[in-house]
Amino acid sequence: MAAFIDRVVLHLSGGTGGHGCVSVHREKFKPLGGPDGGNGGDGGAVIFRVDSQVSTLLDYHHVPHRKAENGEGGKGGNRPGKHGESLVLPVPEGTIVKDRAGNILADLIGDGAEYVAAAGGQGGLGNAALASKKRKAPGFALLGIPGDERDVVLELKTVADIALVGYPSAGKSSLIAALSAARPKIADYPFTTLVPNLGVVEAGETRYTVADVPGLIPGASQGKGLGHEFLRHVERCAALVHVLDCGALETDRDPISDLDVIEAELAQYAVDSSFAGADGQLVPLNERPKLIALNKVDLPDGADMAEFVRPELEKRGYRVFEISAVARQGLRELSFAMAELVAEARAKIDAAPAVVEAPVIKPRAVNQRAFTIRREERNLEPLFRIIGEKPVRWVKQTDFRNDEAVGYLADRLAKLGVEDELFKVGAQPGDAVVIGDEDDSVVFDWEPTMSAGAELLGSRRGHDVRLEEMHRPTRQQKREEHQARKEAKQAARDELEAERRAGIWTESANYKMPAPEGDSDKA
Ligand SMILES: Nc1nc2c(ncn2[C@@H]2O[C@H](COP(=O)(O)OP(=O)(O)OP(=O)(O)O)[C@@H](O)[C@H]2O)c(=O)[nH]1
Ligand SMILES: [Mg+2]
Repeated sequence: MAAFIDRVVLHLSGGTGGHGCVSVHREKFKPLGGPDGGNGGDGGAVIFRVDSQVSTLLDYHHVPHRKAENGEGGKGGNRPGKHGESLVLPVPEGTIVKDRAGNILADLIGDGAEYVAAAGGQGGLGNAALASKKRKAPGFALLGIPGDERDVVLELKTVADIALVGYPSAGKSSLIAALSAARPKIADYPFTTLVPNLGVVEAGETRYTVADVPGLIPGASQGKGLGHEFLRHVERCAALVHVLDCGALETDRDPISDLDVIEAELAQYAVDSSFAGADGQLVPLNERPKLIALNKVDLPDGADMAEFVRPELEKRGYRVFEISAVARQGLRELSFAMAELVAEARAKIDAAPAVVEAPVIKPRAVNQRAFTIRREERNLEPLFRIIGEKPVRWVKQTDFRNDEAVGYLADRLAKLGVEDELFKVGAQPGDAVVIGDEDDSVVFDWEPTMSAGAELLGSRRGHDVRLEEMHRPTRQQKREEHQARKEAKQAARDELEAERRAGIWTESANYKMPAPEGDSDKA
């Protein structure tokens, strides 16, 4: 019994990260106060969260595109941009999240269970954060990167094949007790049942589940009685059996008017929750397959009443069964008719042959290897494709209109060992190098001096001309500069070592330092 009663395809996007800011501190008498551009805020994530107040995926049929808030850009004066709010999408218990290929990403069980379906993009660093001894006043900042774009499929399992619906005390709990091994509470006062009871019934070859739900009264669709509670449970059952009380003592009640009341509530609920269900297979409540059980025919008045109303009900197109839950009359015929109803309903809701295993939440793989290089061919020319989480992210963070930013990218790639690895796999100067797997990936004409890209770009980066001394550097200054370079290198080495220790790196080839003094700061 893994038939899905509702299915919707959603298009999700995490918020884009805010751009880092380029700014230089200004103050009277202190014209060169240093970089003070703040970092951009991270984009918000799109998160599914189980909410016991929610029972359907209807909202998602209405609005299938969902995007979390973007991060704000950084500002001057070292003010960071605000992070984008995450978008929390409430889903019913038992929602299964799949990718388009049908792989299960998460099986959401338990109130409050969460799954991050689309992560937000990282905010870009501002120029203050990018400053270092070697790059005192960066004239660039990193761009915020777009959040994950992801299509997911949400599927909602049925709670039972058939729901027993009817007025309080009509005998729904008595019936499920008579049909199955379920032993619900039975009593002669209304609203005995407060939470649904489930039972498994076997009729010949067919096995199906039945839900005994709380009683329904007029106004339930507006929330009267246990109204919405009741309808929420029915919503997740594929077919219905009306249990009509033929022994009701109230003078204003009879099986036909009871049926009218309940049908009206079901129809009203269907209207209130109508949707454009092109994608989903959710059948409105009042259109689900159903049949009628006239209960309590063991009572003399009950048998008379059943006989009296049967023709009218049949005229309306229902299959009608006279039963007694207490005296166990007519149960066999009813259970076989219910099996046929289940077969009909299962066909209607497109019984997906999905077998759902234990709850799984699959986190995405983190960066097992810094990068790999793939040799390909394009127009008979060799092309080297660099695949790796970091290089791809770094490209997205780069403002290609800014030479300094491009130089910074080249430095980062060299530091990661991309340069060395390209040599190893036989790349020649002038070969095309592509970073990333997408069609719109950036293509470089590779120059082995890429790590010293500043020369190619014609300017020394990391250098604010306003800070430049007018005279030639003294020996003392040269010594200081040399010391600063040494420190910067050591810092970079430490950073790499720390990352390697943290287990982010596995390939020993990939954390080689760039060639000594191949450094961009070398004038
Ligand atoms: N005589 C007779 N009494 C029945 C029959 N079925 C149920 N009853 C009685 O009707 C009363 C209500 O039965 P329940 O099974 O609790 O009714 P329900 O529809 O589950 O009621 P709620 O949970 O309050 O909605 C109990 O006193 C039962 O013993 C029947 O076939 N014949
Ligand atoms: Mg009951």
